Amino acid sequence: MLSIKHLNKTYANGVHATNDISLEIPTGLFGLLGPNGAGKSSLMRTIATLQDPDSGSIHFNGVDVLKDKAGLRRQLGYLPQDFGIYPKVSALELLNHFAILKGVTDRGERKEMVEGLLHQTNLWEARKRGVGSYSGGMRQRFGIAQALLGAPKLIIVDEPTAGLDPDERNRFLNLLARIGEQVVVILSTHIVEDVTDLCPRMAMIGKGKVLIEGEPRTAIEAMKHQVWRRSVDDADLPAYQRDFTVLSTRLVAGKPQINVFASEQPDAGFVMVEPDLEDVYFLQLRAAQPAQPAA
Ligand SMILES: Nc1ncnc2c1ncn2[C@@H]1O[C@H](COP(=O)(O)OP(=O)(O)OP(=O)(O)O)[C@@H](O)[C@H]1O
Repeated sequence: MLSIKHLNKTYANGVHATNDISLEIPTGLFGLLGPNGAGKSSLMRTIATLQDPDSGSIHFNGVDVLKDKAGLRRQLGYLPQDFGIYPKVSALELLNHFAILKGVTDRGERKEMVEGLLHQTNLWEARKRGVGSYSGGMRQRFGIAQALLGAPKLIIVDEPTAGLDPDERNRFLNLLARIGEQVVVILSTHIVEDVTDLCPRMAMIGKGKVLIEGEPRTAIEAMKHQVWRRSVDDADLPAYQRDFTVLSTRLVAGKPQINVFASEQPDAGFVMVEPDLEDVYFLQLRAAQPAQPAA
């Protein structure tokens, strides 16, 4: 269990990147969802002991993370947002090298570990190719392989699916879900489906604050019977946006289709729809916005 309490960090430019964040994160895949700039990377870097908070505490499996950074690092696997090492060296050699850096000195143990990870991440066939020649998805899988060296108990992956095609994204997420059966995996993402499809628990963050935490299912359930949908004319869209809580607008066959949050049918043109996690996400983000001044 990872326990984060009242974490605060204000950068020198005045941005309050983590604003009293408290989270309890159990074993399994935990989705940390938020838009760009919400503070996800700041939080990930703080948990990974790469930057200090101004205040607050983090405990993992009995380790006081901010006091005993080495104690956490021994149990940590981290895939940062920009994992910028793509040399000509083969995946096999590079992984072997990282394993030595992680302190796996026994040759036989290292061989078994490296080969096992190459199989697990489906890179065995490509193990002798330079990592620089890999596709985006293969690079991310390599990134996970290096994060898994030394059998970490806490794995942090920061926006790993951005830029992957649907096939690679699925493959990557399935890999994470399997890993998450035994250890704590924190998946930071701005892609709602990443969380919907796989994470038993999640938190949404916006402007450095936790907006909601828990099971995606429960959050979706709480919006039941309150999400309404209709097509509108372009010209009428501003009025709907003014008069209703419009969660999202998408073009369907060239015409805007809106999802509105309301306890009763807003007008006769609306039909009730089953809410999904995207509706939860947009409602939370809206609630986090400062009130718009009346026009
Ligand atoms: N080292 C820094 N110095 C000053 N401001 C920073 C620093 N790092 C991040 N910020 C600011 O803190 C806020 C949170 O950034 P952070 O990178 O943690 O968000 P994020 O949710 O990970 O977004 P992204 O996906 O865009 O990285 C942003 O306003 C960002 O500009």
